[in-house]
Amino acid sequence: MDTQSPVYREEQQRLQDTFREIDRQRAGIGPVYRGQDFTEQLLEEKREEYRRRLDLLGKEPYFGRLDFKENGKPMPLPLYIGKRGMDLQETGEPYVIDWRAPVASLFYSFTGGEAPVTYDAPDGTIHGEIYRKRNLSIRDQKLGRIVDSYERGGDNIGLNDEFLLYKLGDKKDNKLRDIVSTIQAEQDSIIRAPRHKALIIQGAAGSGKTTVALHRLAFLLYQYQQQIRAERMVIFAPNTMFLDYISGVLPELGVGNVKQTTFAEWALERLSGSIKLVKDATEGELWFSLEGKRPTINDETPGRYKGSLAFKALLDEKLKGLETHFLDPQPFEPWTGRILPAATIREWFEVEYRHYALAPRLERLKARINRWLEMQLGEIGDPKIRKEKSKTGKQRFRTYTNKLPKADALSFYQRLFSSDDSADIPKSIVQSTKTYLKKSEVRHEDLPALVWIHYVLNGAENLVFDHVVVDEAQDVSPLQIALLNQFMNEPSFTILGDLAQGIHAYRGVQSWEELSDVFAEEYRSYHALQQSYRSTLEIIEFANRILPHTGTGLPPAVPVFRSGDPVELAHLFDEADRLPRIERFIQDNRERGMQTIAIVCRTDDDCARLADELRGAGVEANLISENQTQYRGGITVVPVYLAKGLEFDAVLVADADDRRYAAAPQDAKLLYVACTRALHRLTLMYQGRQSPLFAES
Ligand SMILES: Nc1ncnc2c1ncn2[C@@H]1O[C@H](COP(=O)(O)OP(=O)(O)OP(=O)(O)O)[C@@H](O)[C@H]1O
Repeated sequence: MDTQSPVYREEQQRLQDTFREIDRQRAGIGPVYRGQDFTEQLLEEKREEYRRRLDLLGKEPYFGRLDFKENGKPMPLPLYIGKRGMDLQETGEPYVIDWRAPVASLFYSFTGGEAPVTYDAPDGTIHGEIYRKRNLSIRDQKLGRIVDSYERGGDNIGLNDEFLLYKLGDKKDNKLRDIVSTIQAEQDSIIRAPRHKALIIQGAAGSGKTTVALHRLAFLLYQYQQQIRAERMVIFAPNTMFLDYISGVLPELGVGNVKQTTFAEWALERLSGSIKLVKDATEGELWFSLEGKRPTINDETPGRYKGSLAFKALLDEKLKGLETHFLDPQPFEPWTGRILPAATIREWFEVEYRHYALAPRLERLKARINRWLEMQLGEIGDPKIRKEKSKTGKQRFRTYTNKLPKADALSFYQRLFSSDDSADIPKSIVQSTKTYLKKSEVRHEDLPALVWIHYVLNGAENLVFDHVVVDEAQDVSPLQIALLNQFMNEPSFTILGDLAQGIHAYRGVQSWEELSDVFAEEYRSYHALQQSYRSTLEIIEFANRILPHTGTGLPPAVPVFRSGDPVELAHLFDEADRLPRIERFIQDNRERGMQTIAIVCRTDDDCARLADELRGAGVEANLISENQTQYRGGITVVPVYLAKGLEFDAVLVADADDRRYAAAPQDAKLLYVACTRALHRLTLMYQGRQSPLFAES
């Protein structure tokens, strides 16, 4: 924009005034307090938070302006909207409005036209009209682009698009970013949805699911300041590398202390270190390898069965039975002639301690028997005899308590798979599970059940979530969600996923309906996000060709009108051309300014080989493997199943042939994930016959 134009000059002036106000307020806070006075220390914490808010404002005070005329007021007022709010020090009037404030919702929900608009304020509904919607970009404290997407009475073609496209055209580094300046209306309605619901969101690849969930957390913390605490919110994501990738968004939004974890990590914390989790060596081989026939997924697939609500019902039934027949006590005889009758032991256990869950009840019982023993010893006057009886009594106490049934999750689970109880479980699952449980090993697929059992045996922990986000939820089982729901007073969930990317369908859900029995109807709401923001029009249209092969019946993703290069198909006739072709792809994209470039292979082995070859040719690439905790950006070689959730400026799908991506739903999901990782450029390379999954119909 012309820096001499009146609009630019007006905004420049406003920006300078804002910086002056920020400086004034910062100066008013005074120096950091380093003394010992407790009250001053508490006040200093508040001041520090204020300083941090001003620092954030100082970087980019606002990104939008909305001229809004409230009914009954003489003229429209410009509202400047930023990541954090600020009132004028002198008058207390709002000077920058927090994007989460009720009035700011107009900025996002407004889709043009002169019709009256409303928003819900704490004191009731406010009515008015919008006169202008303006996006402003401020970088390094300088005013950049100014885009008016709406002006009352103007011709207003393509509301929002220009600024959004400008943002989407950016190259990406190794971290996901906030989108406060360009949140779209459909995303905004999810972000601002009331808290006591389980929102289940089916969103196309690149529709902003992860981003929206993170913004929703920031919104909930703002909106329900008195009821929700960041430390009681948790995000579940598929792996630590993904957590690292998203770790920048919440701090950018001024949110700290939200727990970010994987389900396995959280489950192991609950089971307090008593469990030996072994990686299922066959999982990768079975589900992602190329050898043999692709396995089919059904209700007897171990992960599907063990994550089902049917399995939960079986566990509940057995756990209930366990309680009724748990203890058949023998009398306790610490030494000959002194007997604690079985009836008393039963009475303690079944009547006195009945309010406790089984495990603490058992502990209480043991302590009670021990106290009884101490009392008996106390009645013996002769110290020599007392010592003697004490020795025998304690010995017999240990033997007695060791014989009591165990009330820990693993023992229960082992019994379930080894006794007649297992008759209700599919035979093939009993066989395989029994074998490793005998060695006291467990697999990922057993964790939800084990935590569930632990929960029932031990009673609720003093741990309650205020809100739970489950990302990539298509790979999460109904039992997992039901379990997390136990840690809440009322359901408050954001559950997001894409069935078309369900590459772990052997342990996840195949339809969102599977979650219907977890939440009562009034507590769940279903949302679909179809617009995809990540990739160019060409890439989305190409990926949409793969979609029908996933067998999910999902509608095609809708692109934003951002056109780029055509998707390239590179047919190689000679293996010797492969490496030079990949090197050329990297070189070419670097020259075009792409910052993150990924070569996506089908398997771990394919990746390892390629990374070696590239190294041999002098190209250093980051090879991503399963235990990776960080995503570094730059040039990456990544197996497709680990690329899920990430994005790259340019993607090369190596070996897109008919063997690696055959005509099977699992393969289609993998290829769909691979292609939808690309923002700006996508190439598929193959030797022999190309995969049938992207043939034009
Ligand atoms: N309203 C928006 N404005 C600007 N960028 C957006 C918007 N919504 C999403 N994006 C961008 O689109 C990309 C995809 O977002 P995100 O990773 O959150 O999507 P997703 O639905 O979780 O994707 P996937 O399922 O493919 O992993 C990100 O680069 C994000 O910044």
